[in-house]
Amino acid sequence: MIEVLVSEKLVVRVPCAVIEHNGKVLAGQRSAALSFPLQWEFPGGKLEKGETDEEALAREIKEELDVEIEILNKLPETSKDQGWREIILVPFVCNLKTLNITLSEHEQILWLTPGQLPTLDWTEADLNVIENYYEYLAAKK
Ligand SMILES: Nc1nc2c([nH]c(=O)n2[C@@H]2O[C@H](COP(=O)(O)OP(=O)(O)OP(=O)(O)O)[C@@H](O)[C@H]2O)c(=O)[nH]1
Repeated sequence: MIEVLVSEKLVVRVPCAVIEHNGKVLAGQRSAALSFPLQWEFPGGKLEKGETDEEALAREIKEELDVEIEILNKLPETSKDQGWREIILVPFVCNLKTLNITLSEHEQILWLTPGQLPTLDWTEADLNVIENYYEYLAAKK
């Protein structure tokens, strides 16, 4: 019998924010210097030790955009196999509590209507997030 050793894969939990403001949604372009350069994402990032999803998201958004958010709803988690690790994206629909955005990591941000979102080059896992966001919007009507 051949035994196959299946090594455990690193699983990385990444809360991210679908930030709504005046009928538009914020998309962030990843820095040219990071992994997945210049692709678009919902801002957020990896959990630090002991943090809840919500705490990590608030911290990341403050670090990346220098604003405070109000979390409104959670969207379904979606996972992406990146080969050596699995990313679990945990998206939250959010509002802005403060309005003056200052970028510290992203190349640029865009405010798009929900219908415009698919025109950008998103990281792969985000395509599921956009689909789930559409379902969320449809259910709200
Ligand atoms: N914040 C965020 N990360 C995403 C999204 N989609 C997606 O695949 N990711 C992946 O989740 C990881 C989040 O890491 P991070 O934002 O904390 O930091 P990073 O890019 O420096 O991480 P890395 O260097 O480990 O890739 C990235 O590898 C990124 O590729 C998304 O919509 N938002």
